[in-house]
Amino acid sequence: MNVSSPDIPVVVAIDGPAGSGKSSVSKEVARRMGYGFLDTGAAYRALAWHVQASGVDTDDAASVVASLASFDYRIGTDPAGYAVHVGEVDVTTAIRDPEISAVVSRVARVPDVRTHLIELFRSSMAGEARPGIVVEGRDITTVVAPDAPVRILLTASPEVRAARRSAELVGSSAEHVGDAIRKRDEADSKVVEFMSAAEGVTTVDSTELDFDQTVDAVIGVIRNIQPVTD
Ligand SMILES: Nc1ncnc2c1ncn2[C@@H]1O[C@H](COP(=O)(O)OP(=O)(O)OP(=O)(O)O)[C@@H](O)[C@H]1O
Ligand SMILES: Nc1ccn([C@@H]2O[C@H](COP(=O)(O)O)[C@@H](O)[C@H]2O)c(=O)n1
Repeated sequence: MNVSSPDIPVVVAIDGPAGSGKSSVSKEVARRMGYGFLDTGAAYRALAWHVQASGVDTDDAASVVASLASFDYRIGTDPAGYAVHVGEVDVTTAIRDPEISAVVSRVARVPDVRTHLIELFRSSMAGEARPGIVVEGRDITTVVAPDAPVRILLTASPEVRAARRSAELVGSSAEHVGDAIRKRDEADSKVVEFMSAAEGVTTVDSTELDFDQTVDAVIGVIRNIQPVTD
């Protein structure tokens, strides 16, 4: 049993820069703990996809905001059944395309977009039926869920992040990927702070850790703050 109220899911908030392992580590932590998993970056990516698919310029903030009216976004919180839909289209793979990564910061910097999506995130968190939910992004520890009992900044060195990401992408050098990651972090940092831990946020640096060690480190932080009592 968890020490917090059984009716309110425990929120584990995880932020970090691009490629720091937020999605993969959070999903595995959620799976092992029997918690839900919410990837908030997927919403910004799906909106960027929707904006482009609608023929709207991602730099045109007013048109991006207008396109929220037709943004029929769905994502579940089952870590074993991760899928992202816009209307009837399964965009799970399409939103990971480097072309979307290159433009997503343009829609994410629009204040009305953030307000709209943060409402969606909070409603998903409140509706979670499992005993907890791992929510990952850039502003979860500071804006979306600043009162979460567990708040973690997941980091790794820029070189390690670039190497891990380029290993996933066929035909992309670590140098090219590193450059794209750096540009995205630079753009995103103008809107939200995620390069250093806010007060009360625990840093987990995975630079010297493999995937399982990182998952264990995150679960260790959760257990330390939310001890299992039976
Ligand atoms: N500690 C680790 N050791 C080795 N590989 C890792 C580790 N953590 C994550 N990875 C790998 O690094 C890659 C990037 O991880 P992931 O996509 O989860 O990062 P992210 O922070 O969600 O990225 P983005 O912000 O770009 O969406 C994946 O291939 C993942 O399996
Ligand atoms: N809480 C968040 C999460 C994401 N973003 C923006 O979305 C982009 C994609 O996020 P990934 O986690 O999938 O890399 C990210 O580059 C940000 O522009 C955000 O603003 N806030």
